[in-house]
Amino acid sequence: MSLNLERNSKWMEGSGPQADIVISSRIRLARNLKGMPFPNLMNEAQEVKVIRQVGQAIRAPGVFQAVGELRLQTLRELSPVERQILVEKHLISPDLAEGKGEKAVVLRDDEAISIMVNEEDHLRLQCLLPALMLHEAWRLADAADDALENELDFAFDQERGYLTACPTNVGTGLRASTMLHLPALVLTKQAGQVLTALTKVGVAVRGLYGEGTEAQGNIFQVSNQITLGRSEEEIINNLSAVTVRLADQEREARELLRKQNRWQLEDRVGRAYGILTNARILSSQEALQLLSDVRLGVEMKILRGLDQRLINQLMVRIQPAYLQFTAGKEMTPFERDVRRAAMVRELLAG
Ligand SMILES: Nc1ncnc2c1ncn2[C@@H]1O[C@H](COP(=O)(O)OP(=O)(O)OP(=O)(O)O)[C@@H](O)[C@H]1O
Repeated sequence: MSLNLERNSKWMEGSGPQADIVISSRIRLARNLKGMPFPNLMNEAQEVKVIRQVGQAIRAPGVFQAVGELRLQTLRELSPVERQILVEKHLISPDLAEGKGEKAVVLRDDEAISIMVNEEDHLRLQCLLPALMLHEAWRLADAADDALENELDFAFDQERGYLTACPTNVGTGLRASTMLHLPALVLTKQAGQVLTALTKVGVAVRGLYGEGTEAQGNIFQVSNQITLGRSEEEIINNLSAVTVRLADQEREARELLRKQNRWQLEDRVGRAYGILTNARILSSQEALQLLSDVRLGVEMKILRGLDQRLINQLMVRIQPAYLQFTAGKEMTPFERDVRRAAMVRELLAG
């Protein structure tokens, strides 16, 4: 398969419901093959067998009819930088990229569907769309899942539902998640309280790259904790409602800032834009924070002539692996900081 790592993923489009706050929506289904140990207990031959079976299944005509062409790429054939780009584009988890053993990823051309093979479960089927489109992502995931289930024998128990490596995923095996930009809640110091309250009602709050990662650039991922005892529709409706409520709270905080701290707000946005368009050295941490301020300016119509699509693209392009890949060589952190600044200047000017 020829991977086009520089392609923009579907989720980066920056348009759709609640796109002023919700960056992307993800549905993932955990599935395992019957009669095969879970990935943490598999030997190499079994890992290869799972990859081969998935590779065959995605070529079935029924799968093509349901969701279009899917292609499989083994991670062994990718360099560490190429794997890392898949993480930076949110197509695979850091665990899959760094994990030992035989692993693979299946991608659709627009990268709205990706399947991690031999991560925590044999298959982690993910659909990633822009803005708040959990229902659309679910329809796509469901179609892919049904078509694959015609080709593969998934481990399923009448009472418990889909069987998964970690008991927290048993049942539907479904995690619905949204990635939100919440700078005003952070600036007004409400984020901690608002997000902690969510964890008490079964919503997990995670950082930019999922489990175990930190929120950077005021971006948070929220997802359902519970997968058992509720239907897929219930889980998705609940997470959609939580996301809309969070987006409303963020909008209220933005309006408060506009009313009470208008000049400070406009100054912050203007300074961020000024630095991004003039800096000669930029760390990824600083770039993400400044991009958050610029994004806020765009979303609040303080800055005109820029759009969220470009900011989403920049968020990926400033990452270390992506920078090195486009430079065609390995770089020291300082070289990356210089290249990052040049790339940001060029894209914002364009
Ligand atoms: N709404 C989203 N938009 C973009 N990327 C997302 C979104 N939700 C999750 N991701 C990405 O998916 C990957 C996995 O995330 P995470 O670890 O939270 O989920 P998971 O693997 O389904 O969870 P778990 O292993 O706990 O069951 C990460 O790279 C993360 O950035």
